[in-house]
Amino acid sequence: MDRLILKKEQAEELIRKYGSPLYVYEEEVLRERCREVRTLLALKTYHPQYSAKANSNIELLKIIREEGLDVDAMSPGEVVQERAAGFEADQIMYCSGNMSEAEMRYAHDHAGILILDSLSQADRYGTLFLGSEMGIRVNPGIGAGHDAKVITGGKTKFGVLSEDLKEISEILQKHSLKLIALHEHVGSLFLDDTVFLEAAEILLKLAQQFPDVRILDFGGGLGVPYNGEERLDLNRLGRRLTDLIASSEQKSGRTYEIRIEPGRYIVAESSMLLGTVTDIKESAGVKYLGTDIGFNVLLRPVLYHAHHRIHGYSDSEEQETYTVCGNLCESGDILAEGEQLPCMRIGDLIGIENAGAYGFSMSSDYNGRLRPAEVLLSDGTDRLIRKRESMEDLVNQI
Ligand SMILES: Cc1ncc(COP(=O)(O)O)c(C=O)c1O
Ligand SMILES: N[C@@H](CCCC[NH3+])C(=O)O
Repeated sequence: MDRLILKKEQAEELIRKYGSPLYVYEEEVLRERCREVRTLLALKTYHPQYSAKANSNIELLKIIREEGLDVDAMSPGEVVQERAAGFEADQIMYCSGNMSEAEMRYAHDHAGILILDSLSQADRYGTLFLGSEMGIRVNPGIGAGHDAKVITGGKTKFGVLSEDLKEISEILQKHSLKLIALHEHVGSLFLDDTVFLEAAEILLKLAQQFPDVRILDFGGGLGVPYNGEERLDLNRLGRRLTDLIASSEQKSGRTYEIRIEPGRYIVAESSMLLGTVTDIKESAGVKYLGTDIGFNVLLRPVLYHAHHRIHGYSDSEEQETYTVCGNLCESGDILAEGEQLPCMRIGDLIGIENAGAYGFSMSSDYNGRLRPAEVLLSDGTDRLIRKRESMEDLVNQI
């Protein structure tokens, strides 16, 4: 199964049972994506990890762990979720930015290797943990991604540019730190691997300047098609990356533990988000399909103008063009404009494809709208993997 597509009867049954809106995940798709990433490189030293920022539901994390992937973490909160899913500290690579001293201490005590995002962080880390091993996030100067907001290489707040990395030697010496890992991440969602591979080459070259480096992490960003684009060619990516690594290792006589950290690729396609049509109206020539999916439930369309395919679960044979919107107090609360759907009635359901990555994980209770529930489908059975937020949750402030 390429991605989860629910049939009308299935969607209606799930909404009857669990309420609306609802994130629904399919275990088979999730496991399949994990296996693809697990076998991307045929190197003994290959060590893929899942980037839990895409979705940190603990039941999904357990499946990902069973499939043999490690994880990265971006905050103490993610470490707690990952530990709850059974990951050991040394299976968690901690990679964040703008860390406070307290956060560094937390990561040092509860996670595996820590990737520092600036020279100043490396200096403070050295003061706290003299003689430790650590990694640095390199900004390769080039980036890729589906929107400027998620391109992280180049002129962005992330990492240390190669030319500035020279200064690290003094910091390493001052605190007897051992730089064992170089990390990079060009950005999120590429379907063409050119920039990712160019950046990998940059990191492989850079590593030669640092004799203690034994881990190279090329980051995530592996994309999935949202609107019928051609799939990322994983076999080609695997082959080309393997060639780059082999040629660098041959030249330098050094071997590295190789890591990547995809998030979206693993979870996006395993999920559909279901919602309900709550109103329909025409205003100034526009037909608005009002739903209970505000941007507190799915933020990506509003934040990045991202388009997710929408299914209208209707019995009508007729088509209509809608602006599909949510129930929040902002004019920008729009899921899609000019969307061709079968004629919908109030109470009909809609289903949004590829909702598994950066869907629930970016949700909120803005306007007092509750975060949705999450359900997992496994071998034809369904089970709740996160209960819907409640009114009690909204008022329990202290
Ligand atoms: C440092 C880092 N690693 C990994 C990821 C995962 O990216 P993606 O979900 O596109 O694979 C991100 C998010 O863009 C990130 O910031
Ligand atoms: N949240 C982004 C991608 C990840 C950004 C994290 N570096 C999206 O939905 O596309």
